[in-house]
Amino acid sequence: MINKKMFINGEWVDSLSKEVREIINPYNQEVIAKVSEGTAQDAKLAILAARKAFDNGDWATIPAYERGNMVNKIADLIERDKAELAKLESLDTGKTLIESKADMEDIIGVFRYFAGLADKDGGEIIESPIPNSKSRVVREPVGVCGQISPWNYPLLQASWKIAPALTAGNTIVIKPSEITPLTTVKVTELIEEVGFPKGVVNLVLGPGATVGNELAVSNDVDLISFTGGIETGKKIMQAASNNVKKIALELGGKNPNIVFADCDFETAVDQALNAVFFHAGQVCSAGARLLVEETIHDKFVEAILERAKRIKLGNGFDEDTQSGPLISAEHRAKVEKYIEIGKAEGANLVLGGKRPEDPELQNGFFYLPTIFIDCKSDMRIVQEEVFGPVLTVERFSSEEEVIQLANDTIYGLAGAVWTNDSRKAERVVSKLRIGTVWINDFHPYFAQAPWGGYKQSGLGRELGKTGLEEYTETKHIFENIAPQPLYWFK
Ligand SMILES: NC(=O)c1ccc[n+]([C@@H]2O[C@H](COP(=O)([O-])OP(=O)(O)OC[C@H]3O[C@@H](n4cnc5c(N)ncnc54)[C@H](O)[C@@H]3O)[C@@H](O)[C@H]2O)c1
Ligand SMILES: C[N+](C)(C)CC=O
Repeated sequence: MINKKMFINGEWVDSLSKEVREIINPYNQEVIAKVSEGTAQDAKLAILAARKAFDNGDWATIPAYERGNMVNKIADLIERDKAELAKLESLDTGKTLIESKADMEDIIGVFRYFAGLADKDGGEIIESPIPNSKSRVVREPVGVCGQISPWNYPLLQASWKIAPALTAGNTIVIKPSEITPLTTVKVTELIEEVGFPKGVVNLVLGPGATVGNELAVSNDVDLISFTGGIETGKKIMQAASNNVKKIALELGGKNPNIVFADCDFETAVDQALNAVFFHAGQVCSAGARLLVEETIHDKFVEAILERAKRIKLGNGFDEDTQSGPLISAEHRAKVEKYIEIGKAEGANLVLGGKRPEDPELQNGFFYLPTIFIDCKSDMRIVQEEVFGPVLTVERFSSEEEVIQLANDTIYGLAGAVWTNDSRKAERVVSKLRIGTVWINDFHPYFAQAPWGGYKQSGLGRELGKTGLEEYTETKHIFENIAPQPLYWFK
């Protein structure tokens, strides 16, 4: 049995309450670990440690090049232990081992990318309009950063926060999802092995409403970075207003996948399946909303159905498994509620809509790939994020119509356009109010390009140069090189 604690001020500690939480494998509900269940009081201690470590300047003021080297060493250790990390991630989330292995490669890339940026911004000289003056702009770390991550890509989403925050010279308190903490704990062990100064990196475990809320509300936290659901994001915004801390929010999506009749049919079908059913649809950028041009609609739906019904659910550690379970009983109940909503709204259920009957899957939180056709834009099943293996299909007849439909949700995270007409693609892409748009592809993301949402999908960006800038304050330094009295007040 794995037993893990929290990391506060350079020490591994139990929760002040001494409570522990059992971590469950969603494939079979077996207990895989016991971890400390933190409290708001534990979060306060972690914030205090991060505050002291920031204010004493040991980390923020070392040469940026050396900070980059330390962040790069985290990547080296993840590389060394990536097999163990991938296994932990699959045990914790139920995702296939091949997915977890790919996540680990992405995570290594994220640490290396930000490490490489550490010493690349030397500030900017401004051409001052005032005679006899010098003007320059420098970027400085924000301070203490609270970081809250979700359960669907536990370490990947944490790495998007930890790597830029440390590179920029901040101190951090990270809180993973209470149901999937294991890889974040393991990477904190690796960070300890690298040898960061005491208090620079702190890990707290436990529920969002107490531990997470403390990070959002605390006067000693300068920035809160959150990835998770929209309703939690709103609570965090409110809590953060307490001391007007900086906020970065990566929230949900209801992402349109737009298929024009002149697409490469076979590729578009194949990727439409991947867009929505990958990781059982538990992906913020899942292509859960398929918009197909009228003239190919029936043929396209038939091809999708034919393949979706053959998706092999199972243990993420089995090589022939294509999709694992949902994360929890609560989450499956939420997905099931949406199926009932869709049926009641008149969407036409043509696949799935129930749990699998396979006896081998009865201990896990499995749900069958599900497809609704004849959907209308104003249905809740089309508008709201289900976060499960559920596809809605709508028809369209013109560019104008599909642009209007695709923009017609509160979200704006990601989406795709499938066509062999590049001018058409550009016209449509330019009108989509979406943070990441793929042309003839679905899902790629990498450390070099910013990630984030328009509208209610979030605030700010992670990854790319912008993802580092989010963790900096901008300071303008003006120097008068020939100071004279003004005699304004004689
Ligand atoms: N935009 C992105 O890049 C991105 C990436 C991954 C997941 N997501 C979104 O995350 C959601 C799924 O994740 P989830 O179910 O873990 O989300 P969630 O909002 O329930 O929880 C996310 C984190 O917030 C914490 N939390 C909960 N209540 C809190 C509170 N009141 N104050 C502070 N922290 C609190 C949780 O403990 C967890 O660590 C989906 O909506 C998905 O789209 C977005
Ligand atoms: C951002 N991404 C796609 C890695 C995970 C979203 O849930």
